[in-house]
Amino acid sequence: MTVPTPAPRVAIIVVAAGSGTRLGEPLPKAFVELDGRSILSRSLDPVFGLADPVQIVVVAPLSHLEHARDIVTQSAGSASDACSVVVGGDSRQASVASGLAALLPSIETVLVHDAARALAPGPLFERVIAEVDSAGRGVIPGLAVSDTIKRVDASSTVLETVDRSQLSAVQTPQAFPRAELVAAYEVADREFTDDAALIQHAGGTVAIVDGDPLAFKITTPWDLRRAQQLLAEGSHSSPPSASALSIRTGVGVDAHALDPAQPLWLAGLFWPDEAGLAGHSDGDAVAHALCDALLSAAGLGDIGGIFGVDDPRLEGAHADVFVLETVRLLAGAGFAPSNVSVQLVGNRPRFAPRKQEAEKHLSALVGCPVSVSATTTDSMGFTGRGEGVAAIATALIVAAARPTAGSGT
Ligand SMILES: Nc1ccn([C@@H]2O[C@H](COP(=O)(O)OP(=O)(O)OP(=O)(O)O)[C@@H](O)[C@H]2O)c(=O)n1
Ligand SMILES: C[C@](O)(CO)[C@H](O)COP(=O)(O)O
Repeated sequence: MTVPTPAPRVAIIVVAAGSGTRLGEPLPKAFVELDGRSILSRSLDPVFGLADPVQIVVVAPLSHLEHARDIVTQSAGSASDACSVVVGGDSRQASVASGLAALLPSIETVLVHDAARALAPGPLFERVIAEVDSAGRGVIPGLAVSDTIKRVDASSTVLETVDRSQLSAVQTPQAFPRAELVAAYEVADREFTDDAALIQHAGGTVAIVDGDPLAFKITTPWDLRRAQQLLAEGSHSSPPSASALSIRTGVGVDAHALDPAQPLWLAGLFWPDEAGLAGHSDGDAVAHALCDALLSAAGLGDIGGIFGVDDPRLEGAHADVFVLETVRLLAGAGFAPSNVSVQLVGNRPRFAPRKQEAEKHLSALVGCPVSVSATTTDSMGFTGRGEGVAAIATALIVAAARPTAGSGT
């Protein structure tokens, strides 16, 4: 039984087609080396590190299209995210438009990010994605302005001091509902320096969320030195969040009523001389809770939704079938189980004598340590009255490792 990986609903357009005139290097800015790797390669680290599947569109100069493809391939590693490289235009705006034309039909939210902001950290991407979803309008990261800002005329005469409490220095990634961004690009009749300005020009509104000092744009040689210094110090990465590390937890609960007419299968083991459990499959509450915990950790739903509750092919099916398919689905979604813990709640069977056997069996199936414990409810409730058993499971899963892009890209 196969369940397709869901199509991504978020796309990230990484614009890298600029020439980098202000940096003054002999090659386009995105391909300039930054501590052993290209600026483009570094800018893709947080993008490929996101927990949820995303479409990634890199916009590159025609002259460096193949080079950009090599970098993207190396950064993607075994990741299943949809990636493409398209040719940019003469302006940043034209390059973003080129990226927009490559979006998959499933995309609802679009992030536009400057490759030149090569040290922008993963949590910043997660923040704008979360905010655009809840706000239902564009969100852009911004930082308070710390300098005093003067308005000047053409002869450099100061006209006034601008109220800096009303100012924000904005960064990327900037995130927008797809339809709104596409519509804004369709009506844009002049060049703007960022995507939020196009939205406003089209009559939309945009909100600011907290930016990150690390998302500064490498524009001048001084910026490049600052980025190199931060990488050398190892201080460019903020403390990783659980999602940046791509660690997820899940919980699963299952219960089955006693059916003395059935054989008992529990924790993947056959229990002779014990009353069995009712259910469409073999009623193995321990294994079913385990599957639910793994599926919920990966955001893949639950055992009922995936396998159905009345599929004739699964009538009396052994728990191993569900466990193995669950692990396969997780792998397809880019996750590997790290550990699972299950607690059986019920009077019978006496679990302790076969605890190790059950743990060995389930650990081998899942491919990680699975611990199983058992408890009673002191005669209370349906489990206490011996009417059935329940099981509660928690699972920890991690995103499958992606190789780090090597040097020279
Ligand atoms: N025709 C362009 C111009 C810019 N960009 C991208 O837009 C981002 C922000 O632009 P900026 O830093 O100003 O880059 P450049 O235009 O390359 O720099 P400069 O103005 O110094 O030439 C960069 O990631 C750049 O690669 C782009 O994709 N296509
Ligand atoms: C989009 C942007 O990075 C937001 O700060 C910026 O406007 C683009 O860079 P440029 O130097 O203004 O072209």
